Amino acid sequence: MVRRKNLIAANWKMHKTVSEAVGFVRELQKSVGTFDDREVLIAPPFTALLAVSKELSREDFFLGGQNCHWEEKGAYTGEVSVPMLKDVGCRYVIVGHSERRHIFKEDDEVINKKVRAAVKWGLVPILCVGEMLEEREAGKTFEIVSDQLEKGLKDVDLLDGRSVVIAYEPVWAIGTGRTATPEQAQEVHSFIREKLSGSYGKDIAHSVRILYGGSVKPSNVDDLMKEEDVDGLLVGGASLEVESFRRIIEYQQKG
Ligand SMILES: O=C(CO)COP(=O)(O)O
Repeated sequence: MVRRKNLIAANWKMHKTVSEAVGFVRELQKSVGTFDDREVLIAPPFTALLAVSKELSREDFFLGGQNCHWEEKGAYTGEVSVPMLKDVGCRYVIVGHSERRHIFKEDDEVINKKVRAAVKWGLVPILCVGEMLEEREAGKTFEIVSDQLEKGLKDVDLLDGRSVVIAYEPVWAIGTGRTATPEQAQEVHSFIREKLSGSYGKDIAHSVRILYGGSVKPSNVDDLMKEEDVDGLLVGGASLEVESFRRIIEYQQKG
């Protein structure tokens, strides 16, 4: 069984120029303490990937793409492939973010192709799942999450549990300031782990990291990270300022 290392990820979405991104990473690497139980991921826009990659000097800091195409290359105007992301130094790629699902109409089939492409060419996909507010209110959270998980991971080899990361991002908590309570996050995270356990066995399920995303801030990070099955965070807005992201990375340890 592989011991899980927590992952604190910055999803910058469509923010930061190259110089802003480089300046941020330079300052962050200097100001954040080193912890042997956690890793940091920066997912800048494509335009800043190479520059950020060159700036990253710490062994506990990693680079990720925010999206990818499922083919290796070809006539796909505007798209970027997994091998291209690897080429600039990425280790991770975010797949199936709710903004991709809703604004860009990505369905589970496309998301699954991206997850499989990432694993095939050696990136770790961060598969995002999560229910909308109406679905939560209708008592359908588990059903939705279960369905997205099953379809997103179809025919994916989880190896020892380190080849994928799952991010639970309730849509109603993204960019709204309304965070899931630690109990709500834990309830869904443990459901996800149970489900993985049923499909892949206990050891693998125990090794998969399950991140929480949705209005994570310095003020709620410690309580979220105390939960048993919360193995890290996917942070949007609060990852755009060095000081708030530093505080989030330096969350208080469990126990
Ligand atoms: O979508 C998110 C991370 O992927 C969450 O965004 P916010 O942290 O801005 O709510």
